[in-house]
Amino acid sequence: MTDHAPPPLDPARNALFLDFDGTFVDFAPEPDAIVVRPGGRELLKTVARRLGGALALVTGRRIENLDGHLGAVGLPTAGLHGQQSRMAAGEAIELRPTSPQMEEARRRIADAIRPGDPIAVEDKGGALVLHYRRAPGEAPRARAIGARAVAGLADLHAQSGHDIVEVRQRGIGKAEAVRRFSEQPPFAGRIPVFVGDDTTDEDGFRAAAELGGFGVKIGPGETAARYRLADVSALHAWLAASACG
Ligand SMILES: O=P(O)(O)OC[C@H]1O[C@H](O[C@H]2O[C@H](CO)[C@@H](O)[C@H](O)[C@H]2O)[C@H](O)[C@@H](O)[C@@H]1O
Repeated sequence: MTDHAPPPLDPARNALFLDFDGTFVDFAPEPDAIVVRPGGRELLKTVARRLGGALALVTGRRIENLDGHLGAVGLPTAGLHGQQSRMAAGEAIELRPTSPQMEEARRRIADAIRPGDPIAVEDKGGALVLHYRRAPGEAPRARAIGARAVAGLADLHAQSGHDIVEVRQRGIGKAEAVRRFSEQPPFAGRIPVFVGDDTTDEDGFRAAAELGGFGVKIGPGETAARYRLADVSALHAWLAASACG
């Protein structure tokens, strides 16, 4: 891994896998308070066209939630870190089944976090997120609650991210999402580039490298990505350069 900026995308050869929060949009105090930058939706559509359609969003959000923020962009998307997927706007969303153990984790979290708690709970159905962006001092408690929520539940694990602890299902991740898309047109035969900022994106970086491509990490921190961009603004500038080149 270096701190070098990535080369511009090669429209004839690359496929792009793009994370959302902290990568394409800046963080906000709450999940639905994020703002898509002016021109952001058009930029996505332009880059997707340049790549012959080989641009997928790979996010921890539900696809329905992402659609609410991106409107009619309608790109191929993996949601819930790969538990959901869809190739194009309007197509049915495929959902891999959620372990029944998620219900027990939900009960444990509800026992630990009561209304008014500084830690907020985001229930995404297939995953549960403990948010402490508004109360950074609660990070250790959020990690402890996450660990207790999955204790003894073999199908689940708790993973820390940017001001969150997420209770997720094992065997589902961004690497699988990259591999699945890469088997199908228009992604098949293209060199994958995965761009992301958080712990769950590390799987995506590794999968892209295994398939002959590379990762681009947004922001600081140890990473398996080969390249780095400083922040969301730098990502938008790189996408714009790739779209025009
Ligand atoms: O895979 P991503 O698209 O990066 O999604 C990861 C998580 O993103 C969201 O949380 C993050 O963004 C919030 C809004 O800016 C912020 O408040 C939070 O601190 C961040 O961690 C989303 O709410 C989660 O469900 C996603 O898993």
